[in-house]
Amino acid sequence: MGSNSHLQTLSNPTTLVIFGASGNLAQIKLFPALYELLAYGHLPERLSIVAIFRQSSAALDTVMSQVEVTMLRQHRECDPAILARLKSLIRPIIMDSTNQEDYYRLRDMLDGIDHEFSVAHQRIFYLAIPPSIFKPVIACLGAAELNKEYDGVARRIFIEKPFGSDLASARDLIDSIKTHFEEHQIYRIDHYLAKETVQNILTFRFQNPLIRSIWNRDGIDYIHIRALEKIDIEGRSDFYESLGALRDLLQSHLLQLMALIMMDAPTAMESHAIHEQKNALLGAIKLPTEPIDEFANRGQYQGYREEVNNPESQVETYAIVKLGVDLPEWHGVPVVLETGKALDHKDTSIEVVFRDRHNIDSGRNTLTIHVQPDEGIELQLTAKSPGFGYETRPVSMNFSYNTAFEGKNPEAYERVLFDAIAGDQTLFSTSAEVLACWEILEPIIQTWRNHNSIPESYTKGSEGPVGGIGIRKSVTT
Ligand SMILES: NC(=O)C1=CN([C@@H]2O[C@H](COP(=O)(O)OP(=O)(O)OC[C@H]3O[C@@H](n4cnc5c(N)ncnc54)[C@H](OP(=O)(O)O)[C@@H]3O)[C@@H](O)[C@H]2O)C=CC1
Ligand SMILES: O=C1O[C@H](COP(=O)(O)O)[C@@H](O)[C@H](O)[C@H]1O
Repeated sequence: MGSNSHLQTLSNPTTLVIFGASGNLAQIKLFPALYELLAYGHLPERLSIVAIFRQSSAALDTVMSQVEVTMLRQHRECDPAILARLKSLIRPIIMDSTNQEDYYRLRDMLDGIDHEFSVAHQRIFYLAIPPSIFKPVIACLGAAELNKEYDGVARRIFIEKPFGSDLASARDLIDSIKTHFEEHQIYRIDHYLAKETVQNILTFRFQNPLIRSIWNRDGIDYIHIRALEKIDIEGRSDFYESLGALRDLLQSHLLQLMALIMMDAPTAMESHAIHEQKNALLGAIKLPTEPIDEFANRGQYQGYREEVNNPESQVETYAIVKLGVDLPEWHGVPVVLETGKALDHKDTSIEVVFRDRHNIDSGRNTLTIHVQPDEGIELQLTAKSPGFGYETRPVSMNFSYNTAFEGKNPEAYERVLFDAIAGDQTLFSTSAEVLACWEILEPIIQTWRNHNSIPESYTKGSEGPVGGIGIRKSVTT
């Protein structure tokens, strides 16, 4: 994690190949991120973006107008001149990503770009496509020798989550990628790791002596990590029907946050050392020994079945799991992971509730890392209310990114793409981490699958199913 690396301009001539350029991710995250990187001068001078479409090349115009709409909706500036510059870097190609023959056309196009600039470009293959076609796409890239690195010019493959849909399929995917790409070429994306507030977790924990001294079972009572969304599945029916909330978000993003919050200090703030400690922590996460219903719950918002046109759907749009860590420093500290769609508010945060070791029962001290929105860290303390009496009440001490730092925080996907070009694997998941995450949740996945468990229904815009609220409350008492 190089200091101020985000201020650099990358110089490697690069061709970024986006599979799934017409998809939701490309429109709402990737192209807006490229726009920002371009606007702030962080892209290499020699950059080409190859956008792969299944259908008409007119799709590029549609995507560009969608990017504009998305950015304006997010209250971000969208300068038509920069958008036009971005568009000028994009070369659309229509191909069937599962048809081998089409990859020879793609290869010719990429070679053509190298000839045009008289320099071999590093190539980044970004799979913004449904997980069901990861394997055939990777195999086709391999068969067309688009994986081969010559003269130290990089070939990298970027794979979106979810990486598999259970332990067996994740193993299978890892094995099939390994037959075509080497570990240094593989980047498994977990965009939560690239969020500024998440990157700060290790600094916050290990470079503040006060925090470091209380960050263990003696100081901490319980931890609640949540990614609550107001949005519903936004038309992503096929995608969501094949996964559900546990696999979409909890298996990846939330377990990664848990690892960062509880892992031991790395020997150095560099990729290998950080991954080593994260992996050790993930390996120590254990499910409680109680029946699964007592520590895991799932729900489905009302109207979901109509939306996905499947009256029988048992896919969850909400999931909550209580876990523990089998390490002496964390013994007895429950951790609740919770995520859901169509809830009453958006809140991605990590709440750390401190132990009242002296049983003075004067109110809780809670530290909340606000991942989004309103990025920052808040400490809840007890204070005396001003006046002649001795009443007390909870107050907050706040650190807000908006006021503490000048300039804008790079969005997660800006960081992902920046690191893609720079070739920095720190903020990506390793295969061991991915497998450890699936292994933790496998008993829940099996039970929900084998027992045909029906998700509890909840109203859109509510705080989730009653069973979930019960699990949340079980750690607070
Ligand atoms: N959307 C999001 O917020 C996030 C998504 N992701 C991940 O990104 C990936 C893509 O998600 P998302 O963009 O939402 O999905 P979409 O369904 O919106 O888009 C998928 C893209 O893949 C193309 N595609 C679909 N099926 C095929 C096929 N059989 N052969 C070739 N191309 C195909 C689509 O083309 P066409 O338009 O022609 O159908 C489209 O361009 C997933 O792995 C998802 O988990 C990760 C984080 C956030
Ligand atoms: O990975 C995913 O993340 C988004 C939420 O991302 P955020 O950065 O806005 O928190 C989620 O909506 C989507 O279902 C999931 O695939």
